[in-house]
Formats: sequence, C-alpha cells, structure tokens
Amino acid sequence: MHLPKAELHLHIEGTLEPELAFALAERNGVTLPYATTDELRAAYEFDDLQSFLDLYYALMAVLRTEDDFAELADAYLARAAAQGVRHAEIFFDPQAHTARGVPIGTVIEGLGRALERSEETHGVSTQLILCFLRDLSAESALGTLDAAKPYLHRISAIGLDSAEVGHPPAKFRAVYEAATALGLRKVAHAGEEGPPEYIREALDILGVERVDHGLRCMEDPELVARLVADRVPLTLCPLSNVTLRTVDKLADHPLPEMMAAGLLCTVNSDDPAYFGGYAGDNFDAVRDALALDPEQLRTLARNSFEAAFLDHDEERRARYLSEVEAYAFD
Ligand SMILES: Nc1ncnc2[nH]cnc12
Ligand SMILES: [Zn+2]
Repeated sequence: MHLPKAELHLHIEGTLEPELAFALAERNGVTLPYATTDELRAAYEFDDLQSFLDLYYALMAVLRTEDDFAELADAYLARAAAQGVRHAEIFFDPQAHTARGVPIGTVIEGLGRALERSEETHGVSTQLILCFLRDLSAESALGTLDAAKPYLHRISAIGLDSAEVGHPPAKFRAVYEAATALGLRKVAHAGEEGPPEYIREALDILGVERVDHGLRCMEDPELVARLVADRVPLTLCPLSNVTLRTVDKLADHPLPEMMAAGLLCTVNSDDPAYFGGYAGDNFDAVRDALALDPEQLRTLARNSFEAAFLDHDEERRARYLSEVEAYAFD
C-alpha cells in the first residue's frame, strides 16, 4: 500500500535479503552455512524471538565494510520508498558488529552515507537510532555510547533491543541517563515477549518517548489508560508478531482493540527480510486480515507522523500529514 507513512520500527540488519547476503558473502570471502538463497529462506521458520535472533546475528557476518552498510541501507530505502514510506527512523545494533571486529565508525559512516542522500535519491527523510543489545551488560552499553560519541551528529535517539525476557529496562538506567545528558531521544523495545511491567519500567526508569511493540500492555488496563492519556506511541509490527508467534495468526492481532482503546498505534515492519514484508506489506496484511477500513488505515499513517521525531521540523511533519489526507484509496 502506497499510503504515505513513517516507518519507526525497522532494524536495518533485518532488511538483509538472502540475495544481498550471498553477494556480500562472496565479496568478503565469508562462507555461509547455506548453499543457496532458497536454502537460506527455508531456514526462516521461527518458534520465538530467540530462534530468530540466532539466525539474524549469524547472517550479519557478511557485513564488513562501509560500502556493505551503505548498500544495505540504500536497498532498504528503495524498497521502503516503493511502499509509500516518506520518513524512516532506522535502528542499528552496533554491538553486533563491534563484537565481530567491525569498528563502530565503519557501521555509522556506511549507514550515514546512504541516509544522507536518501531524500534526494529516494524521497525518504531519515534518522538513525542506536540500539543497545539488552542481553549484553550495562557496561557494554555504556562503552558503546562512549564509542559512538564522535558520530553523534548522525544519531538522533537510542533504543534497546534483542532478547527481552530476563533483561528488564531497569538494567539500562545509567546508559539512558548518559544519553539524555547528550541530548539524545529515547525509545525501547518493551512488551514484545516481556510483561507489562517492562513497559512501565521503560517509561518510568528509562524515560522513553515511544514504546517499541508494547503489545502486552493489553494485559494491564491501568497501563493502557496511562498510555492513552499520555499519547505514548506504540510501534507495532504485525507480521513480526505472527512470525515470532507472539500472536497465533494475523486475524487474532489486537490492533483493532488497541486502536479502539485510544492507543496511539503505528504499523511497522521490524525485520522485513525475515518476516514476510516491508511497511506497505504490513499495512496490506492488517487491512486484509483485520478488515481495517480506509479511515483506520489513514489514522495509522497519521499516527506514524505524529509519533515521528520531527519536532525540529514541524513544516515537514505538516507536509507529510497533508499527503496522508490527500491519499486516495482505490
Ligand atoms: N523484534 C525484535 N525484538 C527484539 N530485538 C530485535 N532485534 C531485531 N528484531 C528484534
Ligand atoms: Zn524490533
């Protein structure tokens, strides 16, 4: 669906399509444990978040140079633009690369090169969100923030991702405080597999402005009331939830109930190369499985621009919002 939208929950490493993975493996002399792209695709059967993360981190071995990161981001931006994305706030996982000996500067400069020409090349404005891996230590996160300091002009926010259960937001209080002092904005994954309490911690202890996923808030009516009252955006990822079995099937996704409750929901793709679709595909999928009408779809698109970190450029936000109003559904 080409409805204009902002994508606010997108891991750039999760846009690594099998074809690009094989091309980069060849270029960098990396041997993949799969003979063909079909064989690799056949491995995309996941039981939960961890079973996906195991493959996601293994496949990143092919990403080594600035050019690799630039190519990855450029390929994503082309696909996103073709599905109506006008603005993308893009996660990356520096620790997944520095652990393999790739310097953080290689990652950020490579991504940055694609992002800085994106508006001209693809018509998509961009921001970069540095995510900490929550299954690593708080000290490792602090060290990563420190290593990113020479590149902060390219980074607008921090996030928290990877294996959620057992790694509550409170573990990262110090690094969120340090990032606040540096003027960075804050988001975190919470309530994907973890309990509603993790969403409360993300709000109260980390001071996040958006909650990534936040699906499990629906188990806690008081929390829902708070999220509604404070207009805290939730970056939902419907196809991801089905692939990682957070919901049984798309027809069971609570998105309609969440919208009816007054939550500020957005629809995003998470790791589109693995989960069966990009942002527009996620919109198509919820329209079809949940019978969302054009006004509900328009609300989701409006929400995405309201939730975007565009406070420094309200003119741009207004322009994107007027594109949403002008969009004609067929
Ligand atoms: N859906 C997800 N949840 C947590 N960490 C992730 N890293 C990439 N995708 C993720
Ligand atoms: Zn995610």
